[in-house]
Amino acid sequence: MPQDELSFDRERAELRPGAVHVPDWLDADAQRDLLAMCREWARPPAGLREVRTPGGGKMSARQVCLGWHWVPYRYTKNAIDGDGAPVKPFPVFLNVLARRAVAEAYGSDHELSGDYDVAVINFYDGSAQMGMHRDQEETARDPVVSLTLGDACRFRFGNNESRTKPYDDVRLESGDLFVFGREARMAYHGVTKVFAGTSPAFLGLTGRVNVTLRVSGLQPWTAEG
Ligand SMILES: O=C(O)CCC(=O)C(=O)O
Ligand SMILES: [Fe+2]
Repeated sequence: MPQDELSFDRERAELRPGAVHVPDWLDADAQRDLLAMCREWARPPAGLREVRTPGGGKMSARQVCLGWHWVPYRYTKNAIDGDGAPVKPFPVFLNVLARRAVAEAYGSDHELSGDYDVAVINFYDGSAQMGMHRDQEETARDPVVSLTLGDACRFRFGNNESRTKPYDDVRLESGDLFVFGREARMAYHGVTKVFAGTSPAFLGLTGRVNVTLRVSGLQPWTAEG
């Protein structure tokens, strides 16, 4: 059995400079609260949708965004590939949470260029995956903060040059934090497998939810003005 399919050895790990895995960062209450909010955010308007790629494909994870709406491969103000409604606002507490996550990963002296202002939230069923890609639509280069809820997955974290080897496979479980910034900010990464049925019973979730928090570097805007 590949090592990432086993759940022991759950130590904090810096895979390479700037890429830090912190197991069990969110406790059960924090996971429940965040999941309850994800369920609200998933509702219309500008709720959960399927994402079509320019090549005519469809991402197997469904997605909802906050702050800025992501479509392959840019940010927009409205859910232009969904119901067209303005994207939901990015709540201030997610900026606080993301900053705590970065301090946890790097120490409190890490400087950010601005506030966290985008959440990309992906819902994976047991057969969903995400291909190797870079998070590169942000103009800022602050660390991406990734939180896992529900089923565990095999997260593939690669190199800055290509989608292929070398890469590390990490098992992300419910409550885990993964931060990638600094030299690892533009690394290719993806989800190669969801371990269906591994979600902790206290969450009442079938599948996996991943919340990524990002600094867009784009000008702030409001739906009203
Ligand atoms: O689901 C994950 O762990 C990764 C998600 C991701 O890479 C993204 O949303 O860009
Ligand atoms: Fe990504």
